[in-house]
Amino acid sequence: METINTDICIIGAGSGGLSIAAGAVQMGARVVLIEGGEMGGDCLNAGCVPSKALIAAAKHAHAMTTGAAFGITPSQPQIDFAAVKAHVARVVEGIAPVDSQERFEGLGVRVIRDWAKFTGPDCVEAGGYRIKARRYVVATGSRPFVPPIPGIEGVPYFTNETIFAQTDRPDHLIVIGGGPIGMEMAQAHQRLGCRVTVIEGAKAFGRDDPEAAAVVLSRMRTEGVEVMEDAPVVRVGGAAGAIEVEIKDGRVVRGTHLLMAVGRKVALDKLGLEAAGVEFTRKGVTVGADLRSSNKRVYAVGDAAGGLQFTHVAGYHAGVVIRQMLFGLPAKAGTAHIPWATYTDPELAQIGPTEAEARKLHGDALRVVRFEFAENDRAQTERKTEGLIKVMVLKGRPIGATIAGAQAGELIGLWALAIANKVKMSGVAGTVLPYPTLNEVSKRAAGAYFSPQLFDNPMLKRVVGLVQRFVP
Ligand SMILES: Cc1cc2nc3c(=O)[nH]c(=O)nc-3n(C[C@H](O)[C@H](O)[C@H](O)COP(=O)(O)OP(=O)(O)OC[C@H]3O[C@@H](n4cnc5c(N)ncnc54)[C@H](O)[C@@H]3O)c2cc1C
Ligand SMILES: NC(=O)c1ccc[n+]([C@@H]2O[C@H](COP(=O)([O-])OP(=O)(O)OC[C@H]3O[C@@H](n4cnc5c(N)ncnc54)[C@H](O)[C@@H]3O)[C@@H](O)[C@H]2O)c1
Repeated sequence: METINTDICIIGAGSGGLSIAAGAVQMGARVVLIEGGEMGGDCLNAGCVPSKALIAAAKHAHAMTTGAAFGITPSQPQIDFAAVKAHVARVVEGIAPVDSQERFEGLGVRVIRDWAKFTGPDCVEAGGYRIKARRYVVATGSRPFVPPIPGIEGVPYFTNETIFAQTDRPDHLIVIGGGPIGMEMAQAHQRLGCRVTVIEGAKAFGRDDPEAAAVVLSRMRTEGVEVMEDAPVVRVGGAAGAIEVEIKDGRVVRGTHLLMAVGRKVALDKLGLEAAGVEFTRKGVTVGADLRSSNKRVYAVGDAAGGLQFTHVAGYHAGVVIRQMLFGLPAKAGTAHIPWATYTDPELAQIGPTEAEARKLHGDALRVVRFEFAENDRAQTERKTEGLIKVMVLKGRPIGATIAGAQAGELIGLWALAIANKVKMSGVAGTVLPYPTLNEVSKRAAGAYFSPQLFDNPMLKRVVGLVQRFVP
């Protein structure tokens, strides 16, 4: 077996692994990148990219049915489901060259296409090679978790790995799980002409602020998505085209197709982590804030590191690891400044603690300011008035923000900048934004922080009155 000696060996060519490989090789390190599946990982092939492309198609269909308020006669869209899926595949193909083996080899990375396995604390084997590296990175991501619900083994079901290849329109899609995957897919399929029932064991959008989640839930229900909450599934039965899902309280939901969206499991099986002396749990590789494992040669990033599971987090981890591996500088990954968004319509976005979490942490020291989309002029012109922003403020600085509304995923960027750079509320309130933009909801929320001091302040009123007597 040939031995490759290298500086950095990365296992997994998804969002995290690719970012480290591109950065490290271009800064002069020797890099081996090992990928057992598709280059680009989950985000490109079965996650963010295909889901957002499907959502975009669904938005077009929805717009055709909702023009009446603008004076545009609604029309029933003719949806060619196979053509929609072809659009999704073309979008993936369009981005794929950026993540491709050819591009990375062009940058100087040695790419091995095989499933990798540690055979010792400083040795990985893949593709008939033994790779000896100064540092290793586990960037193996996660896979759909399918719990052992009685009957599941006898019933056909989709996961995020298979649903984008389905070219026939499901008549009635049952989605088990009301997290981001389930809810994004549910609304997109409803808008593309399917009947959809979501069955959620606890609360839909359970990790988000309940008031913000209610805005999105209300819209989805109005559009016709049936969302059943507090409805744990206890049994699945039936056959292709006639699926039966039984809920704990005895109700049975019948549909034609089933999507399992009940969470993820990290992809650490058969990786030989025991041989490498790398500790791990069901949640992921056990790492410190520096993303280093119990074997100091081995780092873990992205979904495999067991924290927030987002592409931008994997990219952020890449920077933290590169700083340490390439320059020997200390670096730590935090979470307080990490935003996330769910791309339903309206969108749902969060950074930092929710209102309830922040109140628990900071009690009376916390102030929460809010502003409604209905009071924003651009939201009025677009007829996108559902939603709100809430900002959690401690000693004049924002520590969290929640947005439910049109383009919430874009709007949260301002708060990500503010929180990451410790900008005060006065900095946000004093920023001049173009009118009319949705982003003015953020400025108005920041303004609301100062309104009591400015507008309900008798002392200030007296001072202004006095000054008026003397100002020429
Ligand atoms: C439907 C869906 C929608 C999503 N939408 C969003 C979104 O809109 N925004 C967002 O930020 N996040 C989204 N995510 C989450 C996002 O896709 C992940 O957080 C991200 O892909 C994690 O990147 P990663 O590098 O950790 O892992 P991955 O992208 O999963 O890459 C890991 C790679 O490692 C490979 N691998 C695994 N084991 C081995 C091994 N032993 N040897 C060699 N290779 C191996 C895998 O084949 C894979 O290619 C979504 C996820 C899903 C499922
Ligand atoms: N827009 C985005 O950024 C985006 C989109 C999709 C996914 N993701 C990432 O992928 C991760 C996984 O998403 P997900 O939606 O699969 O998982 P999730 O863990 O967020 O949600 C799964 C849901 O399934 C429910 N559930 C579990 N068992 C059940 C049962 N027996 N019956 C009924 N309901 C049950 C849970 O209560 C939970 O609400 C997300 O946390 C996120 O990190 C991100």
